[in-house]
Amino acid sequence: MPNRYAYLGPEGTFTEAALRDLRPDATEDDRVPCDGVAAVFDAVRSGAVDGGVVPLENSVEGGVTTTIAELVNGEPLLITGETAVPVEFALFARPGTVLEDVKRVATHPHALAQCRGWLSRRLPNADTHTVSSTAAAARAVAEPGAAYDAAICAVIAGERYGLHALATGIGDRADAATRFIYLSRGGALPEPTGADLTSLVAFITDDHPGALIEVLNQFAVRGVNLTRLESRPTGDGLGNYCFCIDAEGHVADARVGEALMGIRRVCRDVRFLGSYPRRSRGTELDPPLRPRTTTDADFAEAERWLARVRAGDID
Ligand SMILES: O=C(O)C(=O)Cc1ccccc1
Repeated sequence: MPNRYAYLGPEGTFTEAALRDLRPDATEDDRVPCDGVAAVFDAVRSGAVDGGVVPLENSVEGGVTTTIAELVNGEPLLITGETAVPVEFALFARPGTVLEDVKRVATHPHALAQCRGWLSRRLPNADTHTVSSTAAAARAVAEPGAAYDAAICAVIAGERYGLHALATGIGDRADAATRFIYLSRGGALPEPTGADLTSLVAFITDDHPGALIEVLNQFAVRGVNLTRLESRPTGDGLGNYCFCIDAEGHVADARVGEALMGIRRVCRDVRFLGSYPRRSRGTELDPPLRPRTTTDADFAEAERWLARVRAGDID
């Protein structure tokens, strides 16, 4: 049976573009649109699909709350891939609608946040409504008796639902990009490629001075670069946070594995989210900035040295 992949639907979302990028051989039948981010996680967990794609963070808006909440608190899944997609927003309406007619605009919360400047200049009196995705907004606008006059979505979504463009390139930042992750059930990790990322959630032990520094130090002293650090409430009352961390490297790399062991010792709990090939930014195989003393060979040599010291070998 062919593999099937869930994604934040319906057809025409940026998430679908990310899935096409991550699984270029998948056919339309292999792609399973879901109604929300939580539904993608559930489809992967239940085994209804082999994997799923959800948005994780945007270069302008930051983290996607529902995705992070599922990763932190939901039944565990592994991240086994990632990619980044440029996001360009357009305003689409039913044929015959002109800009002056637009009173109600629907879109995804992240798209709304990234088009606020354009909306306040060109549609200052329009009401805005958030829905589960940009393509869901386009589909809703196309429905008979639609509750909305226009959708902010990708050009491909507007065209897919038979709408026409009132404006294109309406995002406040032309270079906006969103990072998407590929989710799998537990099992084998992807092989190290030399240009990988490792994601985890650190739950600190009690609230005490330096608690976060203790975590960050585990990476710093082993020469592991971090690419994302985000604090999230644990849900257990005000003031309790966990830290979502992306680090360069694979858990199979000595320096990353040792950093994770260090974190395991200084934290109340650690949730390992995965090690996977890095595709969202530079994928150079031998990062030039990695200090020479943190290669796997350096760690192995240090381990041999410690064994000799422990054995009383002082030569
Ligand atoms: O709604 C979509 O099309 C998505 O894939 C989520 C999203 C929304 C806005 C920016 C990037 C991703």
